Amino acid sequence: MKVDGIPYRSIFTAADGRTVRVIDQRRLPHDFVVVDLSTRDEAAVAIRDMWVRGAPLIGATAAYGMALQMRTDPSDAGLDEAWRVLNATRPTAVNLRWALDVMAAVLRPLPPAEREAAAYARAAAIADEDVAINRAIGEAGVALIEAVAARKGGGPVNILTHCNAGWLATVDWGTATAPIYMARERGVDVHVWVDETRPRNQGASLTAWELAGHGVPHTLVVDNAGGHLMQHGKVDLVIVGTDRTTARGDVCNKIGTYLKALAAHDNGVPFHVALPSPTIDWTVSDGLAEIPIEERSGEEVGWVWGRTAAGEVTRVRIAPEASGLGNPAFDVTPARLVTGLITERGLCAASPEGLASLFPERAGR
Ligand SMILES: CSC[C@H]1O[C@H](OP(=O)(O)O)[C@H](O)[C@@H]1O
Repeated sequence: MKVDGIPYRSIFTAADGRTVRVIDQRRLPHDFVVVDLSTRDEAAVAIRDMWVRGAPLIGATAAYGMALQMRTDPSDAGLDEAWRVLNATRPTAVNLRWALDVMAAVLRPLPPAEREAAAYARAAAIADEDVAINRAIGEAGVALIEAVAARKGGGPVNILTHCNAGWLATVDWGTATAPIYMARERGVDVHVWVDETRPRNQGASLTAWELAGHGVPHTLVVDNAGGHLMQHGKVDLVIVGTDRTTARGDVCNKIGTYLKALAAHDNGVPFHVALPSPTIDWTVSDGLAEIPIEERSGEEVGWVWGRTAAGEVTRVRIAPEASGLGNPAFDVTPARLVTGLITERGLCAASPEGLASLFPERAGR
């Protein structure tokens, strides 16, 4: 996407073709800062500490982290160590393991001397594939938005989204935002309700920033407003992303997504999940029982970051020192609450049959 008119991806290589460059998303929306990752461990820290975040971008960063490893130690031991270190950064987004497995499958059969070049080539391909997948998700999902616009016969299509499943969560386009960007580019009147998404406020600091930069009308709301908006007919569609979706269509996504799905179900609002196929975990079925939910530091709950009136970006404590702080980072929305999945191969039901209809080569393996 463009930032001040300049095209960007969220991750790319520098002119040397080896240094990896990422947008430090902790600094947004106040400062746009691109940082260099020069080692495997720097890539690992960037994922763990959420300089980069979002399932597809986590996968792409891990792939480049493996390539950075191959620069310094392309041995089998080095490959195994990189897989272990990078896979340990965050537990929930399945794209991380998927990308590392893709890289290992390419690299392991090669002699060490050939691994660096092959690693960068495959990491670049993962990034390019992500962009193509998300563009296709946009093309599949925009039809949903256009259908609502036609039915309404006027006024904006009001879409609620949670967290950031935008171009910053992927290499480009985003998943949940791809249909929105495409609708905007096709002249469809859209408006987005942006959940701030506590505790790290990916909605307030990332989605709102993205949409503003792309000229998409939007309104930032607190996480707890979504149900009220739906009760009053102010939401036509909910579109969210996912970090891991099971073979039967259970959707793991940022904490609070399940509550939006409940409100949508109660109010008859379609609840759609933008789902790139690398985010499908074909090895699990019961999301509640089988998906590991990341528990992040309570510091993220007890403190908030912002910019003071004097312009200083700092954090302030919002909870008593004596309070316990809990921070589960994701929840699981059962397939029964999901109206449909938007994939790069089209729309399908959140069911084994739905996924098998689009991905017959994967289902049931
Ligand atoms: C397109 S995946 C985006 C997904 O990732 C976010 O989690 P995090 O910011 O902690 O990496 C959130 O669940 C988004 O829906």
